[in-house]
Amino acid sequence: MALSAFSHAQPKDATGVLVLADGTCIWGKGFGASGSAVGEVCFNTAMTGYQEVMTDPSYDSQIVTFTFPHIGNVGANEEDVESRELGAVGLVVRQDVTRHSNFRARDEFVEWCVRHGKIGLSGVDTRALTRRIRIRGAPNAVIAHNPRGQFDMKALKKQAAEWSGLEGLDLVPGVTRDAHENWQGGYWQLGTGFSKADNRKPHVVAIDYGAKDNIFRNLVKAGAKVTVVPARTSLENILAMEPEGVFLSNGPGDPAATGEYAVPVIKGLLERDVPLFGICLGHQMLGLAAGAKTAKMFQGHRGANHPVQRVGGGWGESEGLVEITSMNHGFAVDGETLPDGVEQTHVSLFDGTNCGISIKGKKAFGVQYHPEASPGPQDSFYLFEKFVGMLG
Ligand SMILES: NC(=O)CC[C@H](N)C(=O)O
Repeated sequence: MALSAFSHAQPKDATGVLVLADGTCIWGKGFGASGSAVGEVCFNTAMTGYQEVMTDPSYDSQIVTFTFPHIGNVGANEEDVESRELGAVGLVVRQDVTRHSNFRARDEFVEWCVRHGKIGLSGVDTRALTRRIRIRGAPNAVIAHNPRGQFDMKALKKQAAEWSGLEGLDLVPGVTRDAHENWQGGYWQLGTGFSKADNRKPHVVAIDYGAKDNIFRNLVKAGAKVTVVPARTSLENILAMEPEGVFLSNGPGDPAATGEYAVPVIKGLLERDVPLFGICLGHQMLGLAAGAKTAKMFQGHRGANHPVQRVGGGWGESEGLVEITSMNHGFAVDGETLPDGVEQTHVSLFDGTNCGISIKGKKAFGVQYHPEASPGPQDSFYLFEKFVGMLG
């Protein structure tokens, strides 16, 4: 099928469609799971990591447009997932999904999408869609796939137009785990796979707001014993575990909506001088707990090469240094609203958005990016070492 135009008329061989809230229809070839799903359409510019993106719970209620065309080339396996069943609800790609050519592949990506309920749409002019999102912001939409090419367009348009959108939405209850877990997995290495976490010290309690598994592996790699707890665990229960530090995970949705129950706990931890490290949603809610405000961005950051500069927080000689980071966020801590006790430590070099804070006089800091996934040469693993190093 030719690259789709953004049109209302269904091409005769179309088996998939993305219906935007304003009624625009982007036709293509459906793949993966059949059915439909509603979400916000974003784009991700990373050249690797499609399986990680699709299983990152922070992408809940999002439909990811991949700007990189070769999706599927490393296949799929059971090791490169960030969660078992969660993540983005759908994906939009330009080319038909490539057959795999990688020694670690256990499955074709299309088959994996079928098994994991991910709805795909290929044959889309992803450049045009990305440009539209850049200029007009991320639209709400429904992605639909029917191998027989039959769609109830009226119903799909209605669903897209009526969805409330991500702002004000607390998505954490649907993605957090239900029970405590003594985290066992260490770092992955070629030949040996995941290492086993021994009973290390210090003890970190990690609050799961929709965490990616690799963050916990990195805490283990940095030397911590990790206990993961559900998002609504009370302050008393967290303190009863006698943590030397508490980690605040990434997660989906609006931090202001999630903060209603999470922020009082984080405030309590701050008051008791428990060391804290927050990533993404965790960072945003640490900001809220410290008195800053968060806001939805017109243009989110999603990709694996976002330059972030160290601007404060006592970096010494490395102040000014730029880290190349992985990111996935559509909300941010508003750098203009930081109260006196909060220092800005990192900013995006794309648009000046706040990307890191540290609470003065406390062992508490957060970053907006994914240090566990940031590529070299200046990778960001040092943040896990910094956190674990300040405990005990
Ligand atoms: N990666 C994340 O944790 C994302 C945080 C938040 N849901 C946002 O979109 O900004």
